[in-house]
Amino acid sequence: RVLSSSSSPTLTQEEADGPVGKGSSLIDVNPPRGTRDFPPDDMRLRSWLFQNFREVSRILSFEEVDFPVLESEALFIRKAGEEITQQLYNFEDKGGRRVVLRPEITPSLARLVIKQGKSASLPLKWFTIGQCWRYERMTRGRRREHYQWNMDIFGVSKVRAEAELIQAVVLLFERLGIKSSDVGIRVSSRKVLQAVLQMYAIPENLFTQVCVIVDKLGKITREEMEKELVSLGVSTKAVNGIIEVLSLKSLSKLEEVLGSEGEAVSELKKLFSLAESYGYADWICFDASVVRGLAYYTGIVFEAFDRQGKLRAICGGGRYDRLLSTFGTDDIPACGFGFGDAVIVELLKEKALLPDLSHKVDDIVFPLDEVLDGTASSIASSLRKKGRSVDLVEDKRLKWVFKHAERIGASRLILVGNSEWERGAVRVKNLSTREEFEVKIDELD
Ligand SMILES: CC(=O)Nc1cnc2ccccc2c1
Repeated sequence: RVLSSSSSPTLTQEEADGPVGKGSSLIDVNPPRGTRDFPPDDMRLRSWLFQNFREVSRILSFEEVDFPVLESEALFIRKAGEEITQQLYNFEDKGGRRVVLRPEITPSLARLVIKQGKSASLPLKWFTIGQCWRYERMTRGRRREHYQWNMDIFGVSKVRAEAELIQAVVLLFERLGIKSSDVGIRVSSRKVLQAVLQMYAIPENLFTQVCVIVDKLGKITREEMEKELVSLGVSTKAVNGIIEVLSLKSLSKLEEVLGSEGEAVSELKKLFSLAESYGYADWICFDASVVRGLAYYTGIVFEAFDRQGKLRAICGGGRYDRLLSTFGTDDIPACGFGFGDAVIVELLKEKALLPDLSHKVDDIVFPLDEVLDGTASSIASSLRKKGRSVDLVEDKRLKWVFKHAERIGASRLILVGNSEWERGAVRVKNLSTREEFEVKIDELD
């Protein structure tokens, strides 16, 4: 509730200013536009989701890395017209440096790989979970931050790497109770588009910009797309050819158009055959319209989608073999994906798969008489030293303590009373079985 300091006709100035002494006007207690707080309930859900991200990363034998949320702006300056670079949360710091709140994680990963140079023995399999930012005019009221789980492999040029990443995504979905009937993973390759551009003799240097435009397929009209491509110098004939090939959803049809010799077809066929061996073939489908909107992808690209088509992409990724050379060093083959914390939660809600994550505590320790507050403290600390979570309560009526035990999901209530303590014991109430018994203090575990 934010008290307006502006005076209003019906209120006196004093009333309008609100209570004096309690802070004459309350600051805005909401977080900055487009950002979220995580109160306990929301934080428990986020921690549960992130714990699953971490478990899958461990199972795939990836190592955790981390980076500053603040990065040099130079890392994200790209000329391909991507939305992500048009919404940089950028500013000049007090040292006159151009910096950003990072909009994505991949460039930081590449920076660290370069920094580590020869000391990073390839292949590298790294993961991180981090907050990413965008500065969007709040016209659309969309969020300006989200958390992303990123998994990336450096130093593997064969599609084995993409197959590993897709298994990670599938394992995550399965852990959350999502089935291949709920979610699919569209797979394609930018080499498909590259081959089509060659067929129409479109100069190589337009490739990245064409990809960024074509990624908008389904978000902008065909006329708008045609206009943007023609303004790049792509002929109408070529535009039609591009759209025709990108609407293919069968790998054999693609093979009819492109032939079997090119890398586009051979890599995709290899990936689909590996998918059978991994046992996740029913999760993936070829869909030539998948190009993803990031400029640096060069090969296989993929994105997970809800088969009901209600939500935006759940996660996405692909191969980016030429990113390091844009930072001025030798290329290292790489591929990875980003998995945001927002759409997946919407999907879990849709599928009624959100877990019950209430606060849980092992014991409440409560002295029935304030002279026992020291005793209660020593009982609480010996239980805590054994690793039990203990809520030490005092100055409350017993009635309140029982309600509180309910609220925080305590398993046991340990009442420290004078008569029991004289016998070196306490009263223990098991809050799930309602049983109550007296326990010698040195037998309390
Ligand atoms: C659904 C959602 O929160 N999307 C989102 C929110 N914040 C971002 C911030 C940076 C880049 C992408 C972002 C994407």
